[in-house]
Amino acid sequence: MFDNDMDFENRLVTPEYAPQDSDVELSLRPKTLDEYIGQEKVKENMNIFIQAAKGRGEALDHVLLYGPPGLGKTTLSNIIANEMNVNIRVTSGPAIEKPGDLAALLTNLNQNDILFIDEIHRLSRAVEEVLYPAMEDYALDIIIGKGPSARSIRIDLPHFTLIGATTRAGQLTSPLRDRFGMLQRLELYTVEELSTIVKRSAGILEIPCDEKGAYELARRSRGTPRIANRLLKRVRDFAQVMGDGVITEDIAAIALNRMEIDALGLDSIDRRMLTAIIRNFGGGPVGVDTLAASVGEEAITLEDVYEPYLMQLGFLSRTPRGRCATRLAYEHLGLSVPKDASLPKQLSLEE
Ligand SMILES: Nc1ncnc2c1ncn2[C@@H]1O[C@H](COP(=O)(O)OP(=O)(O)OP(=O)(O)O)[C@@H](O)[C@H]1O
Ligand SMILES: [Mg+2]
Repeated sequence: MFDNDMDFENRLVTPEYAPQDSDVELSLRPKTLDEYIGQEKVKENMNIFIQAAKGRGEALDHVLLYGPPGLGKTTLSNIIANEMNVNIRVTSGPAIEKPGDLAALLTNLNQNDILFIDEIHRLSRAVEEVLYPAMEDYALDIIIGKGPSARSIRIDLPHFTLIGATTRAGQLTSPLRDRFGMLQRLELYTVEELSTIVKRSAGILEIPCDEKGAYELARRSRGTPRIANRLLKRVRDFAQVMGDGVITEDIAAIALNRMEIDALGLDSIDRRMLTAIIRNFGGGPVGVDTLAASVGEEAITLEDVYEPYLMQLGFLSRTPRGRCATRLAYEHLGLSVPKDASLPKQLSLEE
């Protein structure tokens, strides 16, 4: 049922295993750095750190991986564990409710093991404080007793590696961020990289897919491998029913149009968002909360999920006064461009 013992362990320690992490999903996960496509800079750095730590027989320094959802943070963490030849325990910020939960996880690690905390920006303050000495000195400070007789004892921990993953590095407190030795930002993938990922996944799932079909899927996957894999599975159904089972450029285009995913991968929410900026707010600037209310999504979802890709396309700019639709967005939506529409430059505002 499980590929190997490690997957089995992951499941045991992860109460609500994310629905996308089905067995199929696990089979698509690359297991080594070589198989991990794209993210060349991150890969190069990680490779050096891994070789160095292994050479010294030490635990890898703590790593923070950040970037939009679905870019392979979980996958990369498993690869790091695999390349380091150590066990990985998987958990998430909201799952660690009390300091005691974290203490239990930490005391059960072996030397050089990895603790992976997804959504690490959602750790509670009390839990975070236990993490500081654990990361810095490999120690737990535990208070025993109450009132005047209370005393603190220190428990030594094995040297371990914390890998934190987050979509919002900006929301991490600085004491926590500063305790990571490496901060690695994952970027949206290029169409070429996604196309390679689609072909790799198609091979594993035994879905016939030609070169142009893979490219068409890649082009509409918003720079995100998780989306590419999901679209591949949906388009397979269309290829089976409407064609001879092979995913070609035509089949991919027809299927994705039916799913309301346009030629650049924008879906109905992206279009609603851009149209709202243009129609309701004169092209912007409009604050993200106002915009979120007008499209019926949460501001945090717009920021994490929708905006990175729209900004990469140059359709949206973030200015100190709010979001603006650029000239390219008007053109893509087939709307006439006002004379003062902002140019597609990214006045991105660091949050
Ligand atoms: N570099 C890559 N090469 C090949 N496939 C990849 C790569 N990165 C991710 N994938 C595929 O995309 C899927 C999603 O990746 P993963 O679950 O690691 O994303 P994530 O960044 O952890 O997302 P989230 O932030 O939402 O947890 C994986 O199942 C894997 O098949
Ligand atoms: Mg993940």
